[in-house]
Amino acid sequence: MYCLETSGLSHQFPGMGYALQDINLRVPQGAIYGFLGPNGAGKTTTLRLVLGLLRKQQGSIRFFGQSFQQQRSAILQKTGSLIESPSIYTHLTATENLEVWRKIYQSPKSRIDEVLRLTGLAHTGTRKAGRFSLGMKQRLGIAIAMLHAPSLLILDEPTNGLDPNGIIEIRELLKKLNKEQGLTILISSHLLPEIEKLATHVGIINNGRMLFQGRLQELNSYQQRSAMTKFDTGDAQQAAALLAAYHPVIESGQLLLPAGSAKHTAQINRELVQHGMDVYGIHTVQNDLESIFMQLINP
Ligand SMILES: Nc1ncnc2c1ncn2[C@@H]1O[C@H](COP(=O)(O)OP(=O)(O)OP(=O)(O)O)[C@@H](O)[C@H]1O
Repeated sequence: MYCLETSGLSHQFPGMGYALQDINLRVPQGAIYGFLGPNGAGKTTTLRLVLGLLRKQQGSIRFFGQSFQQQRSAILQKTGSLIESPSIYTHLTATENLEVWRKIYQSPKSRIDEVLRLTGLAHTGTRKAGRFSLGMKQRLGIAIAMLHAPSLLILDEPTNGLDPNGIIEIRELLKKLNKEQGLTILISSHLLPEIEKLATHVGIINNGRMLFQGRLQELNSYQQRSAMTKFDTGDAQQAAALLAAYHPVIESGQLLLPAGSAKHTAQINRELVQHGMDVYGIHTVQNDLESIFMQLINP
């Protein structure tokens, strides 16, 4: 079962084209789902729609197998979210902030210490939230989102503006919540390296359309499939003509062929040498995930 599933979700803001078109989000239970896309791709709009913060126009939204439209309040009781900046009272401590929200959520008092511990804020004592670092404020936002013990957490770019240390802290926190608390996490980001280090599943969105969705390994195997072998020869044009059957490409004067087995590479090398060509080097050029991401969003 999917924790969150949308079908044909589309959205249009007044006076502009579709901000989202046919988004079929599938967030499996227990996953850390990285929702990845450049600025303006439609991540926040999608997350606001699924949480009912924007009025849905087209498509359907289901959480835990239930229709959001019909079971909204039961679903929101099981879902925590942090969209854009956390709502924090800067003149209150972490505990006092949590107390405000605890009353709204009607969570047990003991939950405050639990979420403070989980988010690494137990030591903040009488310090006012206004004096917290940005990373601590984000963690307090996550603590608030966790107060009612949700089973799904939806976070919109929680590491935006954080320094590398703050990014690592949030990443480690989310991994811990996923592993130890069994929390399913949907996190949006425009930074692939961040998602790569954290997510089990990835959805890539650009210009309001989903370009890829699947396990992180599938994206990795896509990466392996697109690997090339580069042959350094004296004459790339001549080598390309000779190896036409292998679908060569010439890039910046270099001969590239789709990567194959070691035997396959040896065979190509032999053919070049047998035809009197000098081979100075053979290298595998693996597209990193960054370039795959760029290829997907700029085909
Ligand atoms: N309230 C609004 N009114 C009109 N257009 C909007 C509104 N909110 C978002 N948009 C437009 O919808 C598109 C998607 O924006 P959205 O904020 O969802 O993208 P995003 O992927 O979250 O990007 P970012 O990381 O910059 O927030 C953009 O073209 C944006 O300008």
